[in-house]
Amino acid sequence: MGETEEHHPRLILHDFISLDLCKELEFIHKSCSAVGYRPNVFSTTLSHLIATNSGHLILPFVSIRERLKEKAEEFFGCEYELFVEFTGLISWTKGASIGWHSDDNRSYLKQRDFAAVCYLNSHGKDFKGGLFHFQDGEPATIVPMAGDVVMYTADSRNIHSVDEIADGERLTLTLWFSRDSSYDEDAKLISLFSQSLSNSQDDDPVSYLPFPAPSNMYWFSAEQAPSHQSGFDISWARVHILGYSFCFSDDKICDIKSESSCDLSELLMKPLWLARDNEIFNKEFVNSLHALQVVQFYCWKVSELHAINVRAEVRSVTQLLMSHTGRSCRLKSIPLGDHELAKKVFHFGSTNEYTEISFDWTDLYSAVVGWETYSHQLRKKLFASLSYWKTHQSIFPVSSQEIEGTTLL
Ligand SMILES: O=C(O)CCC(=O)C(=O)O
Ligand SMILES: [Fe+2]
Repeated sequence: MGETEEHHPRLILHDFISLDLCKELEFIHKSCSAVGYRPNVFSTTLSHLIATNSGHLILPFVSIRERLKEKAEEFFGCEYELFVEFTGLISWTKGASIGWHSDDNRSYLKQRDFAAVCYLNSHGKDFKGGLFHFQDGEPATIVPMAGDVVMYTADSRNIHSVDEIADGERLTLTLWFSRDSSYDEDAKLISLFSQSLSNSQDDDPVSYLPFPAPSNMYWFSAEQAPSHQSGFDISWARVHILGYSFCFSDDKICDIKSESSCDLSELLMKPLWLARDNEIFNKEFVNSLHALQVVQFYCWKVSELHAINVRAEVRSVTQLLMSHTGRSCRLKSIPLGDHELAKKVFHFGSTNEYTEISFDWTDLYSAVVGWETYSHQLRKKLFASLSYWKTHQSIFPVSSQEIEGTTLL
């Protein structure tokens, strides 16, 4: 071992995660995250995915979690198996930063032995600021680049900090590992699955529709106080900066007694429609998270949407829009928060790849179809994998041959 490895055990891995996986995890975060534990931070934990009926979205994490755990065991020379204590997607927007600290610096964090921070997007391209620094030893600074990973011991040999984000949204997949099996995240997740899926069946066609968590978990406020007037609902803000608005039917709006932020957020649990420039897309979404997942799927898959052959079903664009008479007159677009604040938080510079994407109603229809197929396939795979996970009390990749075998039995 060299000087740094001995005194400051740490490892940098370049291109450890494929760019395709980075994009898929970005899709999951932008369509499922809740407000995080500190100002200007958003997080998507695996238990949050299960609690919002999106547990199938943990499948894209399974192999990378396993690879990272094996790498940590090998590099840090662990004699015994490690357990994943926490897995989450964490994004930081303008103003977020963290000063010098070690990751086990609280009494309730002592079980954390090793950390793995995986960068899912890149400094300069997706955000400004946000450089990572170690207080001592080499490397002193890490410039986050999509696909790279930094691993380090969670103790005081690796005191580190992250510079304030100046613009954009910096996204990581962050894991902590523990030697203590009582902190095993897998057992907790498997038990959550058992509670939440006990009544569902994998052949139910709508079993993958998301259910929002309590609305205060999606309410962003400048001061991070849920009741504060200046703020926004993050699912509304994320579709809003991409040029969409949410429309609700008149009777639902009348049910809302006052326009206070909390009451408005209740609307997001209700059926809604997506609109752009006075045109309303003729599809009812069950709630805001459902619409948000489809919109984010569009952003993720934009270059492949033409290949989803919906042209035969869709004879004209007007068929995809609501007619200006009848029902659409009873739909109203309502802003669910402070437009300026939403722009300040989620907009990167003047342009980025998402605000630049071209828009087409037929592609949005393809995104609805593509998202349903993607969700349905993951849901089927989840049900097949769960029986293995329950037996072993561990979450691991189950091969398609094993899954095929199960269905044949
Ligand atoms: O995101 C990073 O680069 C590190 C974040 C960090 O230090 C932490 O969450 O404890
Ligand atoms: Fe840290």
